[in-house]
Amino acid sequence: MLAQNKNKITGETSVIMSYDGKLLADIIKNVHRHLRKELRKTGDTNSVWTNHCRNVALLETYASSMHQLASKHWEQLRVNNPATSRINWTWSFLLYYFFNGGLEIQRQKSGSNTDWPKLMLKESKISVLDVGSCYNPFGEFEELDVLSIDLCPALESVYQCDFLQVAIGKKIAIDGSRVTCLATNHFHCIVFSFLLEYFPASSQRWTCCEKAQKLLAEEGLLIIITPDSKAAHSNSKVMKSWREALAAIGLKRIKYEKLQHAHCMAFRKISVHSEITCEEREILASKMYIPQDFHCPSDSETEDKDDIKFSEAELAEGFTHLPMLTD
Ligand SMILES: C[S@@+](CC[C@H](N)C(=O)[O-])C[C@H]1O[C@@H](n2cnc3c(N)ncnc32)[C@H](O)[C@@H]1O
Repeated sequence: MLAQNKNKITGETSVIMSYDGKLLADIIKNVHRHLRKELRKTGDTNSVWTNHCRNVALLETYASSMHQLASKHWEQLRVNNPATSRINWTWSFLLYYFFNGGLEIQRQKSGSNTDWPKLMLKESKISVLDVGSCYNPFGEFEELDVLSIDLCPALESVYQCDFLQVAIGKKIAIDGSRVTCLATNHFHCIVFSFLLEYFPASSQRWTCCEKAQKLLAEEGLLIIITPDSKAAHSNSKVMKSWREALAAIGLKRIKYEKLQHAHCMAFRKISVHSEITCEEREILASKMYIPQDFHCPSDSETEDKDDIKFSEAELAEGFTHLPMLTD
């Protein structure tokens, strides 16, 4: 499946992805590309998204490709090198924050006299909403009580739900395999792992963040993981822009770490923010940009030609050379 290739000079091991792996990665890349192209063509975010959601065959192919890529090509590498894993990073930060003093440190740091309500953990589990879960990667952790949702789940343990469209109310509502309503101020943690880059428009990324803010319990965490194989500073403007936007709705960034192939961030819900105006919303939404928003279509067409080789770590958390932050 994976061919190892050791560089004689640097000693670094790289892996040449099998034809099978390359095909799976291409399927994922092409879906993202297609969405961006459609948006450029029409400029109509809603109709592009509606058409996309109707294309069930495409969504199912994406789901199964993503699942296979993760379980066949990345899993063994995550086990070999846990430090590169976005999944492990999220899990260990949640344990630190909720069980090992992180939350108390943040309360002290906030320096205010606010009497923060104590987060009550249900049966000592952290309630997590994993948005865009695909194959339920957090389901394995016993400390987490995970509700996994996806536009098109790859596994039965993941509920079908379009996070952009789902209603928000007082109680979670589930209809068979679909989540139809999510509850405000409910979750200790919401995870967007490799989710935001899927959307072709920054307004959609912003809608997700605003929804997360409403669904989180006070002092809860929004975890955002975004792929990037470059050095931390190379996309620091993007990360700063996201930080500023989220701070404006009471989501304060308390942790940032650059893993080899991803930016990992934790935002703490510090307040129930007041409503924002339409103008403010537009400005804040534009801050949720990603570099691909500004690429012209021809950039991504040339991208494929040189993406056959992957380093082992790249495959482990594998969106390097996929068109997320790199095309
Ligand atoms: C790149 S995969 C990431 C999977 C997983 N979170 C991970 O870290 O490996 C992005 C996932 O987001 C899902 N997704 C995209 N838009 C969504 C939406 N509006 N609501 C729920 N899930 C969505 C896709 O179906 C896809 O499974």
